[in-house]
Amino acid sequence: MKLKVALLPGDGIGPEVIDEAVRILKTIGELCDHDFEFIEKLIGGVAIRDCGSPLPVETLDACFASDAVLLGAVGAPRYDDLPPDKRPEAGLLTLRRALGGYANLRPVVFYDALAPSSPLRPETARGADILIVRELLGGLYFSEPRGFVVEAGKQIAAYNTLRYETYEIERVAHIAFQAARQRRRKVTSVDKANVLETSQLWRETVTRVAASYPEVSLEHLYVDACAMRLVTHPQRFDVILTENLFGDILSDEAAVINGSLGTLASATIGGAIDLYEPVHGSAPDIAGRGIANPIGAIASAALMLRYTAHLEQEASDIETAIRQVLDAGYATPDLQSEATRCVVGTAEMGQLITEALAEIVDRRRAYHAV
Ligand SMILES: NC(=O)C1=CN([C@@H]2O[C@H](COP(=O)(O)OP(=O)(O)OC[C@H]3O[C@@H](n4cnc5c(N)ncnc54)[C@H](O)[C@@H]3O)[C@@H](O)[C@H]2O)C=CC1
Ligand SMILES: CC(C)CC(=O)C(=O)O
Ligand SMILES: [Mg+2]
Repeated sequence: MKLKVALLPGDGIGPEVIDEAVRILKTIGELCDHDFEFIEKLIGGVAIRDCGSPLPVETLDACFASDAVLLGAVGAPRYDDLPPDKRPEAGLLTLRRALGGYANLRPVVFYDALAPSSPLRPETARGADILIVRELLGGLYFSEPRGFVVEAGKQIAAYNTLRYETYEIERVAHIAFQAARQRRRKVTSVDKANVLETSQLWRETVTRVAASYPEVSLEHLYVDACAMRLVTHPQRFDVILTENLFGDILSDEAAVINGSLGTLASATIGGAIDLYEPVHGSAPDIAGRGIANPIGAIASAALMLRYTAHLEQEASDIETAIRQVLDAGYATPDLQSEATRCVVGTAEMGQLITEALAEIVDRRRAYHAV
């Protein structure tokens, strides 16, 4: 299999975790005879610094010339005072819109080895296996008009628009129901239909789409109640379908099931080019120290093999390797608990997962050879 990947490491811990994802991809490429080609480009704060734009044209061109994009994170405190459309985050939002992927899949799977790292009781967290399907191109992050109201040179107000077109809800709902069909056949659609017109449209539209999937059960939940149940009863969820802002917030909250945002991966599908990125941001508080957890980025690379390259065996081998390394008691500092046998840094964690992966692949080869 030949796969051309545009790498956009970005800011803060982005480059640190992407290095480890690339290490895994190169290893699986060599082990399984796949031809993975990488082209690295700038995005975010580093792109503002070097090119004056958070998303240079050259970066976008490289993405469109690739089969998939693997992104680290964007954002840095020195750019926090820039207007929203000039910030590093604007580069990511523009990229998402340009690539066209509207369904952001964020799997949240509990790792048994992380029970002591989770603030949740083990009996609450154990067995949690959720797929958050977040609408990624609409809602508050993209709707117009937006802006500041300035009077006499002074900002006196600011506004954003929350708008959803029916087709935007329909297409992401289909992705959620199709995913649920392959899982435990339950969709929880999350909205705020007791207050917002957009949520009323969301609810009506999702209910209509659900009629095409009679084998999947549908429930509706208000976002505030969902936020609470996500940490009191995470096992009750299968697929959570929700709009852009709610999905952004709920997925960070779901990270506490495993104890760290560093473990969560994402895949954005439905557009011209698929985009893969860990759920976390650039984590300026730990950047440059070699301690960031690379599991979210490595698991994002696994999702890329699953969804874009259709290499299911390779994707699940990477996921098994992650689980084995955690089971063996290794943890980056964010996951450290009394059960940790050895605290490791970013590169060491990447190396351990790579070694576990090589063993898994070798073992299967030996099994099939006899
Ligand atoms: N997709 C993206 O590029 C995103 C970018 N951001 C940007 O990142 C910057 C920092 O935002 P924050 O709110 O601090 O969110 P963040 O996700 O960067 O960090 C939140 C907390 O989680 C920890 N954390 C995150 N990833 C980790 C990892 N891999 N290993 C260990 N610990 C990890 C951080 O140290 C921090 O304490 C901002 O500029 C923000 O706009 C935030 C979220 C997503
Ligand atoms: C533009 C990003 C900073 C939004 C975000 O937090 C995310 O997509 O998870
Ligand atoms: Mg977020």
